[in-house]
Amino acid sequence: MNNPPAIQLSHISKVYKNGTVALQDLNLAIPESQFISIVGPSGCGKSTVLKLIAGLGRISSGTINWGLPPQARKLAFVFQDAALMPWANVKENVRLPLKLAGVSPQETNSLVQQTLALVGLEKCERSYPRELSGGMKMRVSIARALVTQPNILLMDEPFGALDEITRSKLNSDLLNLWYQHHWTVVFVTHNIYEAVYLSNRVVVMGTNPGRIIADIEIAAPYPRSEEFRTSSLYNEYCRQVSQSLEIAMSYFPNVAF
Ligand SMILES: Nc1ncnc2c1ncn2[C@@H]1O[C@H](COP(=O)(O)OP(=O)(O)OP(=O)(O)O)[C@@H](O)[C@H]1O
Repeated sequence: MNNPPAIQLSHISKVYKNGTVALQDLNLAIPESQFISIVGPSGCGKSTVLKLIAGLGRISSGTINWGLPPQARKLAFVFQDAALMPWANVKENVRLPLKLAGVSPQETNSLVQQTLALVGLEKCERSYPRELSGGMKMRVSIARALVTQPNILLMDEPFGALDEITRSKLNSDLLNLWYQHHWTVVFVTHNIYEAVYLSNRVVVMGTNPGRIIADIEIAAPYPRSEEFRTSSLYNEYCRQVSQSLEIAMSYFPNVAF
């Protein structure tokens, strides 16, 4: 994909106040409309990368350059924990970012309806979080991010707590949505199979300090069908990512993945 960079991280280092060097001299160019996944052992700095892109925390050194000017840049963040307001129904949960941004009630209503339909929750708008399955809660969380009409979506292990069947369904649905909207997506996961299925590129990070060990292009066409998941090409990419992860882990054999 030859799109211009949406996000360009150059020589990024991050040292936390307690002296932990989370990232060292990290360089990563993320083209517009690309779906990139970051995998790596626990503690290698994956979330730190996302947070720095989101502007949550100071960069110790290096720069982030953007393809779009600040007024055109719309970022949304999805976390592993759906973090819904338990006292509010689905519609109210999804509406929250628009309410906070002062969007008019009329515009809010139509955006919320459209977004709920996008994630397949139009029939659940009056349900409360306690009445929803884990997968449905995550759909609400994704809807709450999408309702702001972002062009950059940052996702930190969004499906990590879900069972395999739900995860696989959400993977397919997310991919279909991305294929229609072409957001730039930066997706953190521990799951190699998920990363290969979804991504244009899988970036493998190593730890102590966090840095990029491999950057693997997944040169398989979209839309990606279920058949792709059982193809030899898919298996070959999973093998490549797994091998790079083994290299990342071999530096520190006691680090968990
Ligand atoms: N606020 C903080 N203060 C100090 N150290 C931190 C802070 N946040 C993260 N770290 C440290 O920075 C390093 C990178 O953390 P980060 O959460 O980015 O890793 P990760 O790859 O996302 O981990 P995991 O896969 O377990 O979620 C770790 O050593 C972590 O302990």
